[in-house]
Amino acid sequence: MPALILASASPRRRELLTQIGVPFSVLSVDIDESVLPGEEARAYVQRLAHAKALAALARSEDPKACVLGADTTVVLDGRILGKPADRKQGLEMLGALSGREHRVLTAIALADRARCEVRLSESRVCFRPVSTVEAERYWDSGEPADKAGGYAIQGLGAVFVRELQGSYSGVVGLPLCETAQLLEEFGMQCWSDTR
Ligand SMILES: Cc1cn([C@H]2C[C@H](O)[C@@H](COP(=O)(O)OP(=O)(O)OP(=O)(O)O)O2)c(=O)[nH]c1=O
Repeated sequence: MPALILASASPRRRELLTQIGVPFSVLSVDIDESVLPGEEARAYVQRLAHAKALAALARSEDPKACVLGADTTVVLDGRILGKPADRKQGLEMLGALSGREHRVLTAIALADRARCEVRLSESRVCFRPVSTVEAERYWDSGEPADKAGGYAIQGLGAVFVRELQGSYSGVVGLPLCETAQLLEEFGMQCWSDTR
């Protein structure tokens, strides 16, 4: 079986990949996450997942390495909401998401020396109205700062989520159904080593 490397600094992604019982190591990479002029959200997350996987593959010395990269973004009215830069932006994001439906896109890319395959998971999340006071209290919890769209469905932010259509693990940062399928395509089986 090829050695799987997760190209991510995200503890959420580590936990999710651990959940499906595949052995892996971690090699985080720092890439430029700027949106290109006129770039559409789906193209953006797929490009970044691809870039993360290839950057880690280039750093790995294992010729048989298989690298998994992922990127998550929140999309509201076609607008890409990444991680909030500061409190002001975090509160603006929550205000914009309040009482409305948005999309969460997570792209995954799996690459070895011969090929790179990308998959996209798209979910719809509906927020109940969030008051300014609640948004401020939520920001002060520290949770939103490093999350796309400024919230975490797996944390305190769950109280805002009225409805989810799609992949819960995808919203958290790593869509496990698509990930497992892609791993199988590359000859890796989930939970094969856990019995
Ligand atoms: C919407 C949402 C996002 N997020 C997180 C997932 C991602 O970690 C983060 C989006 O940022 P990303 O740039 O996708 O990932 P990252 O910088 O955290 O990690 P790396 O690039 O090293 O893999 O937002 C949640 O944890 N919960 C949520 O509900």
